[in-house]
Amino acid sequence: MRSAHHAETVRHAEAELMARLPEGTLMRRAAAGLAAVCADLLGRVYGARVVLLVGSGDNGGDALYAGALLARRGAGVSAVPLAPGRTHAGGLAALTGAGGRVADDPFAVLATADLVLDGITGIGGRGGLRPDAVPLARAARGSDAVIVAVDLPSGTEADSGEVRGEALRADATVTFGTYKPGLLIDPAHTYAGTVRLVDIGLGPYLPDPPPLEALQHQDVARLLPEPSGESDKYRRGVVGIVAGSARYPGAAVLAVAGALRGGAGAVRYVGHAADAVIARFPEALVHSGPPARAGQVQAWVVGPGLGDDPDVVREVLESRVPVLVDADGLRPLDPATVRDRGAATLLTPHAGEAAALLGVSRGRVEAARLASVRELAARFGATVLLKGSTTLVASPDGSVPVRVNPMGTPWLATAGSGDVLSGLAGSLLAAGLGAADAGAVAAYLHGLAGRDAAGRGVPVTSFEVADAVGGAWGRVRSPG
Ligand SMILES: NC(=O)C1=CN([C@@H]2O[C@H](COP(=O)(O)OP(=O)(O)OC[C@H]3O[C@@H](n4cnc5c(N)ncnc54)[C@H](O)[C@@H]3O)[C@@H](O)[C@H]2O)[C@@H](O)CC1
Ligand SMILES: [K+]
Repeated sequence: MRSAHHAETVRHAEAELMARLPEGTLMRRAAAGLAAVCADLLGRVYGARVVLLVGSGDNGGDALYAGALLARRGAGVSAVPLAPGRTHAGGLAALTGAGGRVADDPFAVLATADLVLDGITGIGGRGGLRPDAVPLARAARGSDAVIVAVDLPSGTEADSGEVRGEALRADATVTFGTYKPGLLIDPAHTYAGTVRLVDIGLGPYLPDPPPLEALQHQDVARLLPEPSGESDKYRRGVVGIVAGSARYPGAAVLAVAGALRGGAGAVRYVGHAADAVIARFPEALVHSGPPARAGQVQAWVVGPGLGDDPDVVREVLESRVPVLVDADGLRPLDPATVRDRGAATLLTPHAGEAAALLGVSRGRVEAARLASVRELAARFGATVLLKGSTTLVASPDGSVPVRVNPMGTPWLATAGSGDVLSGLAGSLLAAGLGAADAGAVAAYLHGLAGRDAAGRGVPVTSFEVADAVGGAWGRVRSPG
């Protein structure tokens, strides 16, 4: 599991740890980890040209101490102070003592740099890059240098992943003590490049559970449902899919495709696209409805390609089993109806649908994904999976960590991909997973399947993604 903590929490933890250590220990630990990653990226440190962009805080201090370590190993290190007079004094002395220097012409050293360290701002940064930093960030980007952000890319918001102005685009980020939420959530996530965590001993001082976490292979493997020796198909769970319409039969077929790969014992389809479903999946049980007469299920999925049918959504929500609501099903949704349900509800909007539910613009949701998903979960008293390149899953209880899916891929931005996801997550609900687990595991397998299906670098169809779910499941269970 990868955990992320907010800046204020990190500051408290650092203060507690610092009180037990000689002065400067933490910064030296951070700088040593940072220098090691830089050395790794450079391959050969001796003779390498390194430029440090140095802001006025401790983030700049980290860059200067790391620069000093690289200078001791023979790198040519130049510092570019953005706030001369307010530069970290100890760090600057360490750099010059090790043979580094302050650049006379920042743009000249940036043009020929092999590696640029972004130490402009870390968790103390507010807003985007200031005007004086923008041309320097652009010059760094325009050079052939590898850009390494210290703690987080300057200009991105540590706590929310928002980018409120210009920010520095890094190839790699070296973060300290714990991940910051912004490193895992778009849009900031895309500015961070590859993220490496340096342990500075903060672990015992950080709260558990964290506010945000990202499942890894082994976490997902532990959550996957496993049929036992005595399982029959009904004990393994039956998932009911209410989807598709005369106009959109394909959504029904794709949702059933996802459901069949999600570990439920059987898939019951209810709706107007039964012929299309049976033609593709003879193993599906079909019924023309209404849902209450279709037979027992352990979870329902309602919405993909459904068209305008508020009555059927209401009927499904009246059931006593977990319900996943997606796509068209989200349109007629009333918070009170969802809040009053006796069983779990999982809502799976994309940014546009989330915006409509919240009454804000789509751009607002995309810019502030974490706040949006938390707000929806609180308002509806439901688990909410906000789709996108960094899918988030929030629980109605705000003290439960929000899950961020690290397995997204842009290839999944294809028609019908969400239908497969809803079937898959619904199937996991029917197999007995809690709503947050079902959502996070489904997003993970779906992302991995999307990556596998696009493995040859070609566009993928949603059917190919569904077909690849089995392989992803197997790989998560037995990696290697
Ligand atoms: N506290 C500690 O013991 C440790 C802190 N560490 C580092 O310290 C960082 C936090 O240091 P600080 O609290 O000094 O904060 P920062 O270095 O992140 O930034 C604070 C400074 O930047 C200025 N600033 C704010 N927004 C700005 C903007 N948009 N453009 C330009 N300047 C801006 C502020 O006026 C302030 O002077 C962490 O991110 C991490 O890199 C690490 O060394 C690990 C140990
Ligand atoms: K930084």
